[in-house]
Amino acid sequence: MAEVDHLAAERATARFDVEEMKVAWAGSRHAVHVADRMARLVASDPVFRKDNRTMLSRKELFKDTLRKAAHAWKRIVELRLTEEEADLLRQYVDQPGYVDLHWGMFVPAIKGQGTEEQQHKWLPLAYKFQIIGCYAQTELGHGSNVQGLETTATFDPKTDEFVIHSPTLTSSKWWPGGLGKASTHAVVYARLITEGKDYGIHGFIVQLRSLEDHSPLPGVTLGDIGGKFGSGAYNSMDNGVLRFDHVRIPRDQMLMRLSQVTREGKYVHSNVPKQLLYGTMVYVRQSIVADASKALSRAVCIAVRYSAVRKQFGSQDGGPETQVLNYKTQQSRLFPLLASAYAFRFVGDWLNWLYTDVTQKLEAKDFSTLQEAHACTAGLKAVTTSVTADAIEECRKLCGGHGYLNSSGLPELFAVYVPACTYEGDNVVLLLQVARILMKTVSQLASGKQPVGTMAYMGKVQYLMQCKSAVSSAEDWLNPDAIQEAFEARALRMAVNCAQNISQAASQEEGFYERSPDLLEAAVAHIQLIIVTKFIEKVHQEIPGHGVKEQLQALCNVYALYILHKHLGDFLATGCITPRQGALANEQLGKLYAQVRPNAVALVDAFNYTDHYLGSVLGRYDGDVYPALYEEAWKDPLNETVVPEGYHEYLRPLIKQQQLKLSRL
Ligand SMILES: CCCCCCCCCCCCCCCCCCCCCCC/C=C/C(=O)SCCNC(=O)CCNC(=O)[C@H](O)C(C)(C)COP(=O)(O)OP(=O)(O)OC[C@H]1O[C@@H](n2cnc3c(N)ncnc32)[C@H](O)[C@@H]1OP(=O)(O)O
Ligand SMILES: Cc1cc2nc3c(=O)[nH]c(=O)nc-3n(C[C@H](O)[C@H](O)[C@H](O)COP(=O)(O)OP(=O)(O)OC[C@H]3O[C@@H](n4cnc5c(N)ncnc54)[C@H](O)[C@@H]3O)c2cc1C
Repeated sequence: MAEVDHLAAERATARFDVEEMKVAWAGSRHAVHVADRMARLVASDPVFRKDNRTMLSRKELFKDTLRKAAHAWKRIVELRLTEEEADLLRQYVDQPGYVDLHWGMFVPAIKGQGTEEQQHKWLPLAYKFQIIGCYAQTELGHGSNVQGLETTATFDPKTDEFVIHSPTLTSSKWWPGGLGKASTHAVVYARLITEGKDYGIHGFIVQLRSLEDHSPLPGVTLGDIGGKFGSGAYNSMDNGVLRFDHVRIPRDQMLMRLSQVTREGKYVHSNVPKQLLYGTMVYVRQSIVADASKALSRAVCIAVRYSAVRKQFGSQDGGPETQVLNYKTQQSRLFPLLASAYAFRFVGDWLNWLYTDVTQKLEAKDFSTLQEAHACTAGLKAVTTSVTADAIEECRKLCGGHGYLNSSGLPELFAVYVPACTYEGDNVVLLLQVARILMKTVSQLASGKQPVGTMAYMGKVQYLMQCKSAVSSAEDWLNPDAIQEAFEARALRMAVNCAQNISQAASQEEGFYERSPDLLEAAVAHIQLIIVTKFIEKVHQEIPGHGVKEQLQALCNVYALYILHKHLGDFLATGCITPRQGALANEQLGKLYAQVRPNAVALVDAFNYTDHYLGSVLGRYDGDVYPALYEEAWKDPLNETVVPEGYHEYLRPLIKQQQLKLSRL
């Protein structure tokens, strides 16, 4: 803990119990305790140091990642950590690497798509790191369009093997994390061909490298795809390229839970939806929503603390200047992001519950909630990652010039985070999936089919298409029912408008194509409704701790009214509210910001992040920013010598030449 707390005065103004807010944020007292222990374990271990990361070369950074992963594994085994503890430790190490894909995609793919026999064979090897796996789906030519992948897996009945082959340049696997240098195995997605027929995309376990000396196996060409955006950041990951030249694998390395190929080469599809092949992506998408709240809360924590420390203008009679956090503009940019961090946290918890529920139903062969799981994971992944990426950049700007320094932590956080808008499904492609499901639901309304789950509100179509908001004062916007109704009416009317426009096109497909920009907006409106609804539901629960519920209530209102203000055009165009009601929402928003202001620093303290995890001189817990900034600058390799390298070659001759010219004048 800090010796001098420069933020003590801020902490003293909080009107709630921060320790209890930590519990609300983490989900339980147990979760706070475990996260705290793991964060401190990582922060106190010199191997996990990361303050020099942006100064390492790519090779050094990659080796550092291997070192950290090996050390983390050693500690996990020594301390006999549980899976929950091990995963938290992985998160606090905070360096993307092959282990993320090994645990996050390779293992889940085998669990979800492998038979019991296959799981028995492969999972123990993976659990003990006797093999390292990655998820090789995307190719040079196709990522979003999974059905367009070109790699082939042709069954050879003579030898009872599949022949894995990359027939074209564009069929080269391209992007899989951990593939470039670390993995020994991959789940490879390829077109299954047997008896001369193409049965589409299936998963296969393929060994890539020798378990003795790590050299590529015969017929396998592979490497890293090269440096990526930003310094440090995602460059710790070995995203790879992979080509197969008629590589043979035994038939039983096809993942056969969903469909099988018999010894004779007959293709048999189990009686399950073929979309279960996409199950690993659905799993990761829900975990990405939880990650969004983590990344966003980190950026917001840095920006709030620094804004409380930073002072500019406003000095009267030689007194102190104004903390930039007191500027209304700073508040109106920052507090919605603070509220969004909490909103994403709670919707992430709910999504995790939904995912678990759907998984249990699938085990019991109940596929009725598959579409709901797909729509919610795809849509929430898209909205939360897009908002978070933009928000991290906004937090950088909120920190002024110092936000641009690597030591602020924000440039690397942005660079490491921004690909989340693309990986695990490009956000636009995912939102169009949501839109497709919305259109299907609207078209079924006429037949009287009652929508369920997060679409249930559409069942109130008669009412929501004509209702008028009853809000007549700014305070009326504090009523959750008023907010809920406005968001439901906006989402439904946007979806119905799209459906009506599409129905006028020559075909459904053409209409969908022509109207896709509007459909994106309708999908976003639907997802924002889900986030608002889940926040309101959270606040309705019993929440212990002095003032905690009140703060969450205020943040919930900030989130909802900020979205309403930002998307006012939607609410007005669909006639859900009047311009006057829109102005009242904005008025209420200003009042809410004033309510949040004295609690702001304590609200980010509740995230319970160590200085190590934050990795920012601006976001330090003690607020002692300036000495830290000053000290950090001297650590730059450029400051290792007073006179820079290159002086004698380039600077001195230049200066001397000019001096000579001058002396001749
Ligand atoms: C430090 C060391 C410590 C050691 C630590 C030890 C830890 C121990 C424990 C740890 C445990 C946990 C660890 C977790 C870690 C997690 C970390 C993860 C890190 C993630 C990094 C990210 C890396 C990135 C990976 C990738 O990007 S993988 C590739 C992703 N690719 C995509 O997402 C492609 C996107 N495209 C698609 O999904 C599809 O092609 C499409 C959906 C766009 C279209 O598909 P298709 O053409 O087939 O379908 P249609 O549009 O025609 O639709 C047909 C119908 O199918 C429905 N549908 C579509 N998709 C789905 C679905 N997924 N589910 C259900 N239904 C689906 C449509 O709705 C259509 O339905 P209809 O016919 O009724 O209309
Ligand atoms: C850091 C990183 C890590 C990754 N890790 C892995 C991994 O481990 N394993 C793996 O298999 N893959 C991985 N990927 C690949 C990733 O999943 C794909 O890049 C992603 O799914 C997007 O596909 P794409 O690259 O084909 O984009 P494209 O689909 O080519 O997108 C290009 C543009 O076209 C637009 N577009 C595409 N289709 C449509 C449409 N139907 N309608 C409207 N617009 C459209 C998109 O919105 C986008 O603007 C990773 C990618 C990155 C960046």
